[in-house]
Amino acid sequence: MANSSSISISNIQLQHITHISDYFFSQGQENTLQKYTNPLDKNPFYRTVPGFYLTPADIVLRNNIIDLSGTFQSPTPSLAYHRAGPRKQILFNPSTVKAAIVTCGGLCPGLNTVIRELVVGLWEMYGVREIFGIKAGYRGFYSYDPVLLNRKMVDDWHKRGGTVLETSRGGFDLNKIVNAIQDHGFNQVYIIGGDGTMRGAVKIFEEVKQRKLYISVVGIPKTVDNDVGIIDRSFGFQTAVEMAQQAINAAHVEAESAVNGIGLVKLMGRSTGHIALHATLSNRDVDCCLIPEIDFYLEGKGGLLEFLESRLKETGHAVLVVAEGAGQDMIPRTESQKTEKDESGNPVFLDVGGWLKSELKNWWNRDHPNELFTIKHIDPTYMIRAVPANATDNSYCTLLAHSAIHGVMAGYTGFVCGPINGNYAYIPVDEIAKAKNKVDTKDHKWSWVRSVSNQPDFIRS
Ligand SMILES: Nc1ncnc2c1ncn2[C@@H]1O[C@H](COP(=O)(O)OP(=O)(O)O)[C@@H](O)[C@H]1O
Ligand SMILES: O=P(O)(O)OC[C@H]1O[C@](O)(COP(=O)(O)O)[C@@H](O)[C@@H]1O
Ligand SMILES: [Mg+2]
Repeated sequence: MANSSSISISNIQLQHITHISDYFFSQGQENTLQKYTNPLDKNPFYRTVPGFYLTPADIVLRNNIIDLSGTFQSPTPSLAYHRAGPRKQILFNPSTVKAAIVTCGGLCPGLNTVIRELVVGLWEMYGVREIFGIKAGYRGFYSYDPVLLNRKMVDDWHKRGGTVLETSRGGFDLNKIVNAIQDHGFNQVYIIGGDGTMRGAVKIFEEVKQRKLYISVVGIPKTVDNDVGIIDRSFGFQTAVEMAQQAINAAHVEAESAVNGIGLVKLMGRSTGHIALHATLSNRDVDCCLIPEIDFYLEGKGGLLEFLESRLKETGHAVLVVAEGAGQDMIPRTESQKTEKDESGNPVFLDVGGWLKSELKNWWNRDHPNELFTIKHIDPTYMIRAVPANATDNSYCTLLAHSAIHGVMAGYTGFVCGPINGNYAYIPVDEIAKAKNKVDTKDHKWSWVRSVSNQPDFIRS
């Protein structure tokens, strides 16, 4: 066993986040940027006791699971990130801040809460008064007039689903966007979106740096699919999992109430099965959960049909949950369907629920032509994401928004904020844009699913 009586911090790799002063001056030029005392010092609601303000020495470790035996080394044992939170000295004079907030990509519960808390946080913590909403995603920078927001206007936005600012896919034109940011005089840009949006945010940040602009660009990771890596989870995900319960419960009732009844629920999850997996784990009535990370097959030993046959024989009914991205390779498609993309370049999927329903019907008619059989396909699609955030997600959105504001006011840029092992941190945006969060089918959670459902592992023997 390794000698572990004390912990060495010498091998910690701290992930650098850019400060505007890092690129604003040419080499050799003196840093003349003025700093201001954080107005929270004079805010009656805050007690700026020692330790209230964070410094660059406050860090969050990515990996908090350590194998002292040295047998199983984690791939990233020593990565660390700056902790999110208020800084004593800030770079932006609140009276000269002109902030822009934009939401991009698909909907997700909590978008309006993040917008609300960005406005309220900037307004109340820092006294900022020029806060603008950009309509309809990235294209809105150059296609629509920004909308002036204020504290009163956003008061009940956290109770509404969707995004009051509106969103869209596609429309990313780097030059037009950065030109518009400059023309409007925005010096803080808050970008709320998923993996695609973050790839765009990297480009905006790089262009702003290239042009040496006094502008901070921050990303707030959003995705109902929970497919953004590094952070613990994305906001709205828990709400979506909760909403999915209604569909699974209905499928169970329908299946139970029929002779040889199957309830089939298709849930969102473009290339990851997190929603399906968590909805399955929390429900317990699911007999089989199909996700994009596991290839499944229908016929033969260990296949889905054999499994369903035995479930129907044993209990008379079965509940199937399928993530929309599962089984895509098995669904017959035309040449044009093979390459179809949405406006953002995401692959367009065929309906795995409809396909599975018809495959299961054909199988039953073929193998049990004289026996009753019912299959009910429930596809709640947008119902799980077009709702307001639940209480946990609402609090999470608030912390995210406030974390973003503190980092931006301090002059950091090109970062996103998010919880890592429960602690809020600043993560370089290019790192987030590259990090995918897939379901790890080798970890305990997937074994748990299989032990709850008894489903096959779909490994052909
Ligand atoms: N590689 C990329 N470079 C620049 N912009 C991108 C890139 N990928 C996606 N975008 C833009 O980001 C926005 C949202 O992307 P999308 O994939 O639809 O949603 P999400 O951000 O939720 O994943 C769209 O306006 C899209 O054009
Ligand atoms: O809103 P659209 O364009 O119909 O797309 C639906 C897709 O959006 C999602 O809800 C979320 O995707 P994003 O995180 O990329 O926005 C996926 O689960 C789903 O495949
Ligand atoms: Mg996406």
